[in-house]
Amino acid sequence: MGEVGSALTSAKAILVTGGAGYIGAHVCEALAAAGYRPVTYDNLSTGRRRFVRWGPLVEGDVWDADKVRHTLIAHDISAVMHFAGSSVVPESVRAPLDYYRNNVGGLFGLLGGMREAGVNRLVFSSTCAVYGDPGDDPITEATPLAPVTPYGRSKLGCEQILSDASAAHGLNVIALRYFNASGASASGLIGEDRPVETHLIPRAMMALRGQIDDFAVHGTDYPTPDGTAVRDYVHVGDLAQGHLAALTQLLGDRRGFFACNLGAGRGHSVRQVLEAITNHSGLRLPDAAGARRAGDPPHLVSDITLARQALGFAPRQSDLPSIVASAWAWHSRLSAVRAFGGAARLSAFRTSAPPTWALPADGVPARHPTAHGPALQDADGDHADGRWG
Ligand SMILES: NC(=O)c1ccc[n+]([C@@H]2O[C@H](COP(=O)([O-])OP(=O)(O)OC[C@H]3O[C@@H](n4cnc5c(N)ncnc54)[C@H](O)[C@@H]3O)[C@@H](O)[C@H]2O)c1
Ligand SMILES: O=c1ccn([C@@H]2O[C@H](COP(=O)(O)OP(=O)(O)O[C@H]3O[C@H](CO)[C@H](O)[C@H](O)[C@H]3O)[C@@H](O)[C@H]2O)c(=O)[nH]1
Repeated sequence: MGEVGSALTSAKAILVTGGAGYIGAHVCEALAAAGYRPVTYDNLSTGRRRFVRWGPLVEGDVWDADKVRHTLIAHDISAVMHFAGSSVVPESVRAPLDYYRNNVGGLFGLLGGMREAGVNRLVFSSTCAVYGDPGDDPITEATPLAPVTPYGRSKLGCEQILSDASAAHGLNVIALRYFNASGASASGLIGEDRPVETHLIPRAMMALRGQIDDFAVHGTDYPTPDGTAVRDYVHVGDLAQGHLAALTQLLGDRRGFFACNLGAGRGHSVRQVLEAITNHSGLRLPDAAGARRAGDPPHLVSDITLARQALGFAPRQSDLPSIVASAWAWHSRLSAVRAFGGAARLSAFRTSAPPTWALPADGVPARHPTAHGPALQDADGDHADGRWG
């Protein structure tokens, strides 16, 4: 972190929409470790201000094309990683228009700003939900795209828009279809901490700590070996490395639209996850069988052959014990911090230095060369050759 000040002027800047969220923040941490300068663009609807630690935060909506354009130019951005969006499957069933608006409408705003600013490289957060409920595992990229929820359909719509924009306008895109992101950073600084938590692992850990009292296993009558739904849990740190590999390709010679799975390549049932949590913590949840949740397929497990071949993707931390151990460590810190009287005290558990940069109100670093005027070209021609057709 001591290097951050000097890196401000030399490192390639990457716009991370949704960088205050769970996956986006982990990718920002990995970007900084790899020598990039992550610039978070986030409306903080589900993200956390304190998760933005490895570069500046610009508060804004991705629908706001003018603000996106201004941010891209002001920060001399080389590529965009687009995490911002709404991603809770059952919520999308209840409020589909909100999901189309934020995910598809948000993408239009982002693309409008990128086109105006001449930035043409994008890593897109897609999802295994684009495959719907295919029945057979493992899921390859040749599995038919047949989403069964508004969330999945909104993400597939985004992929199709990006593919068309790539063919017509020279936009270069890698869409990464994640399976179930899980676990937390070894730094102890970031992990799952949404205002309303719906995901299995954090909810089970919150229930064990007495922080929620409505935990249930959603469905025990699925056609799976133990009757509970099977998912492919992939460590968020492995996902972050997959994003770095995708970015490297886009900054190199990767052109056009490319989509691939990112998962662990193996599945675990809800009961197996709960058992792993018990093995790690020594604590067991009371049996709480509940009804199926709207929109949940019985089993989703990835084939990651294409990601291995195309991106060199190699999950290293995505075994269930490692995922559970890192998530448990994170929730232990979070609980202790809250017991001490406020999440702001998370810095007490910091394992590395706080951010060394400071920004004026508009989020533009004053000493940045492009801070006070448009810069559609730079020394290495990033924006010059980034112009859309
Ligand atoms: N968590 C998973 O298992 C998973 C799986 C597959 C795909 N994804 C996708 O990955 C991305 C990130 O997921 P996450 O789990 O980190 O979610 P998250 O809710 O933790 O993060 C999303 C971030 O985007 C921000 N945001 C939302 N709408 C915005 C808008 N209109 N403008 C600006 N910022 C906005 C939020 O404030 C938040 O910081 C999402 O696009 C999601 O669909 C997640
Ligand atoms: O309290 C809970 C929470 C979840 N579950 C079950 O645990 C499994 C995993 O659920 P999560 O909510 O953790 O994850 P999802 O599989 O629903 O969602 C993940 O995959 C989706 C695609 O299918 C989206 O991409 C989404 O963003 C991503 O988190 C599901 O069978 C769910 O019903 C429970 O039994 N109890």
